[in-house]
Amino acid sequence: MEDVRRTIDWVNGAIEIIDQVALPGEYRTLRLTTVDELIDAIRRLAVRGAPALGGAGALGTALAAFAHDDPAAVRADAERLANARPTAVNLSWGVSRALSRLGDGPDAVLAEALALLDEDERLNQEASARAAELILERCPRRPLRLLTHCNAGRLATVGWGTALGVVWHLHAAGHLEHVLADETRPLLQGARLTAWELAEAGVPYRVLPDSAAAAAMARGMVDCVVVGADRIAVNGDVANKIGTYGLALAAARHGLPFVVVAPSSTVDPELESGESIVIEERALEEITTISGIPVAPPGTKVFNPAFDVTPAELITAVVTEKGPLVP
Ligand SMILES: CSC[C@@H](O)[C@@H](O)C(=O)COP(=O)(O)O
Repeated sequence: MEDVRRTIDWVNGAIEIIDQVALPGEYRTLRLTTVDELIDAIRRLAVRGAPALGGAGALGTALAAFAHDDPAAVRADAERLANARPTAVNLSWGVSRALSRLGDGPDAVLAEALALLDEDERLNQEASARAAELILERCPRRPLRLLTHCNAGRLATVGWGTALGVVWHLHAAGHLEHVLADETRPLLQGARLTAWELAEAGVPYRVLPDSAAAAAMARGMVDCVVVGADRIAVNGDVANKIGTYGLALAAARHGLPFVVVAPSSTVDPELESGESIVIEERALEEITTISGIPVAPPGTKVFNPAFDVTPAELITAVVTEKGPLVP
């Protein structure tokens, strides 16, 4: 790897992130010194992925705690931060966890945020090791061919990754043939970020258009689908990047295991089913233009949800650091 630093961290009194908008063209970090800068970075997806957003929520709350003497002002900043994007539960979870130490002063808020960052890496390693074990049990073929969607790698977490964490474990054990990475329209987290991570790690991969995933399964090119999650309901329904539901339908049609890997902070204990998950809708320009060039007539209306919900019945297992929940 070119650099083993965390996706998001606290460096000399400010937040540093790997700028995910610049990848794969340029590897650079951004230094964020205010909650407004952090909210902007979250909305532009310069920092993204549910577990990384948990880190952002916690560190952003620490920034607010150092910026204001008045606890009400810290809480107001924390609320704006928690609402910067609606779907990944980790963001508001990270904010609440750091805010729970506000009474003990800004240093305590920061200490809680830093503990959350350490835990994130460790729990992702554990969850993905458990998922790798389950996949080895369920899939007889060796070496394995995995298909993944969006980016659930180290860039989507503080460190290590969830679905790509499984890839790191299987690759290290010599059980992996290659990864098929959906490009993940419209913002190409698969082509830009997953492919970049796989290339850095020396894992063989191919990128395919999302629309080719079902055809790859039909041709016998896939042993298992493995993805991350943005919010998991108590009944096992999973919100993840748009296109995940279609992949699960195709996997079911072809009798392939469909495995979701996430730290338990992605489970929303207050959510009985996926029906009430708020799905972020994003700007129409993400669909009507490519790199600023129009690809649809002026005035075109769009449907651009960033996530969908996969019902539990289509999921083989949701695996957290605590083990698989088989719905
Ligand atoms: C380990 S990350 C899992 C999910 O957060 C990931 O698959 C995803 O959907 C991210 O969406 P994004 O819009 O890029 O933040």
